[in-house]
Amino acid sequence: MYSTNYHRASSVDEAVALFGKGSDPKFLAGGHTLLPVMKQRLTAPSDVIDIAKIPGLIGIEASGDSLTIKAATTYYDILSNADVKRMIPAIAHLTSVLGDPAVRYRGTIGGSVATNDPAADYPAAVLALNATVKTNKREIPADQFFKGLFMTALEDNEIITAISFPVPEKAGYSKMRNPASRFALTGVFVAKLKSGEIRVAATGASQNGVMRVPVIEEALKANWSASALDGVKVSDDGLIEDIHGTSDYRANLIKVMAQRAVDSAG
Ligand SMILES: Cc1cc2nc3c(=O)[nH]c(=O)nc-3n(C[C@H](O)[C@H](O)[C@H](O)COP(=O)(O)OP(=O)(O)OC[C@H]3O[C@@H](n4cnc5c(N)ncnc54)[C@H](O)[C@@H]3O)c2cc1C
Repeated sequence: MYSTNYHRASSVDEAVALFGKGSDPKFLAGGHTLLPVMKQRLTAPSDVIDIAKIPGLIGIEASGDSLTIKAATTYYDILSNADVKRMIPAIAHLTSVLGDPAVRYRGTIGGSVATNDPAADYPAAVLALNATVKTNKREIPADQFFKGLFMTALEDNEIITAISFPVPEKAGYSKMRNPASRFALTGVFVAKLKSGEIRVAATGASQNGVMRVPVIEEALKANWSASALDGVKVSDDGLIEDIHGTSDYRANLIKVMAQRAVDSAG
């Protein structure tokens, strides 16, 4: 039997101070990963510090060529935001196919990115769009943030405060979802940045979590079209093999999802 102390923080500074006092503390946002994990007794924090209502962590700011989504903004609020739909419609679409209504009402972008579940949707958008993860300590480029299964560059007592996305020239997302959990069996986010760089990220496919797909990037660089990927073969090396699908199946899904994502991006 164990007990956990609950604290609600009203600012990032207060959250950091409360975290510093706990023996094995955890931040709590939407609770859609942390609470199931606690219920399964896979973690038993001494303290949970609720950051979901901190005003400075909620909201979406559009400025020039970037869209900044604060960390405790829920999926529902992202999905309902006119700037998101106008500036990066692929993020609105990604959010619309994430989980179910209960997950979308409570889950937050910061919680998703901090968790870095290997089948989560947002890490693919963050990596493909070359977004910047902002924390109470620093700014971390996407390429340096995701470190492997459920692993990120976040340090102890470091809170994601916002994710800043550059507005791309084109972007699209397509996923084959697990019909029970809605997590990605494989999801692919394709982006053509305003610099001309093509970046493609796949989730749900690799044993190491979200990954770039250079063979698809190269083909799209030569010709941004779904048909340019017809003859492309994605290697199944390092891809997940489980009861839901073989690694070979996932390699094919990466190509097919990338083709659908390019079609949706226009
Ligand atoms: C039934 C179900 C279906 C789901 N389907 C999908 C799906 O299709 N696609 C998908 O991507 N996800 C899916 N999820 C996961 C969901 O997106 C979670 O909401 C998300 O993984 C965690 O976000 P949260 O706000 O709930 O975080 P919490 O559960 O509150 O926290 C998760 C972890 O992140 C840490 N954390 C939270 N916020 C921050 C922050 N700002 N800074 C630093 N650390 C932080 C916490 O300390 C904790 O360790 C599903 C979940 C459920 C229960």
